[in-house]
Amino acid sequence: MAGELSPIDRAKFVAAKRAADMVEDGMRVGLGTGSTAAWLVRCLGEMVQNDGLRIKGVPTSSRTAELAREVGIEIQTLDEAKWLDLTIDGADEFDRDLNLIKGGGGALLQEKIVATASDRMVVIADKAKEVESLGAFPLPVEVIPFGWQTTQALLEETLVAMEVMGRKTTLRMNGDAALVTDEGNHILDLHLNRIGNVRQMALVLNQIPGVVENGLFIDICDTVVVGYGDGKVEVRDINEGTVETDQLDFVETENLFTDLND
Ligand SMILES: O=C(CO)[C@H](O)[C@H](O)COP(=O)(O)O
Repeated sequence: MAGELSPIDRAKFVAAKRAADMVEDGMRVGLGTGSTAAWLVRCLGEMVQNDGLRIKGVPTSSRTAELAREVGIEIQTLDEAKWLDLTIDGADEFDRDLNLIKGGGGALLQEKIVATASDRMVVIADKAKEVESLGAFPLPVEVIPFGWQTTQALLEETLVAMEVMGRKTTLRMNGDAALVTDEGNHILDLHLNRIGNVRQMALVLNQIPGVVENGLFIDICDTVVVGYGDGKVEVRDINEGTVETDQLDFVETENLFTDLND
């Protein structure tokens, strides 16, 4: 079975596995969206089933809610939980200040609300997501469907005024139709190449009528667990830098991965 696990899957999995160990009995946990977060949900499900872990999970998308139910995690809405101990989620890019681009999976709005309502946000990511400067990954912006083309034109004008390198924006599609998020909105992807002043960009984008939220997570993430293809994990903390480097047992990890994958 060992040959079936690609380095990128192993990197995502070991990051998720290490972050799952940060979850304590009785916690209210925000559950992220995406392929890395799906591994986290499976790991937590295994801990609930086999180790008696009791948690309440607040999913950040309908996809995650479905998976959480499937693996036996008790779920709550954010309004039921009100405040969370911890949110664990993936990211599309992270920089040295642990600022992020998120929304590649189309769930940025709920992800940002849930992460902001948590004592701590932990991001799980493979090493390839680490960048010097945010922006090579297209920045997702969630917009309401009403007048979305006008919102797109305003966004493009704003990018010209801000003198960013890339100014192309594209409507995210789902097959032949515009993608519709869990909140009934569309997503415009901004192909910026490099963002520069990420704080300013995050604030300015949200001033445009029709924009609901953007995928820049600034000063929200506390910790990133970085997974490597050889099973190594690094835990980086916003205040203390790299606080841990560990090598997850290869065979044990591989076995658990294939068990969870069944
Ligand atoms: O922001 C997200 C979803 O909206 C995801 O966390 C992000 O796209 C990373 O996904 P993956 O773990 O599949 O690489």
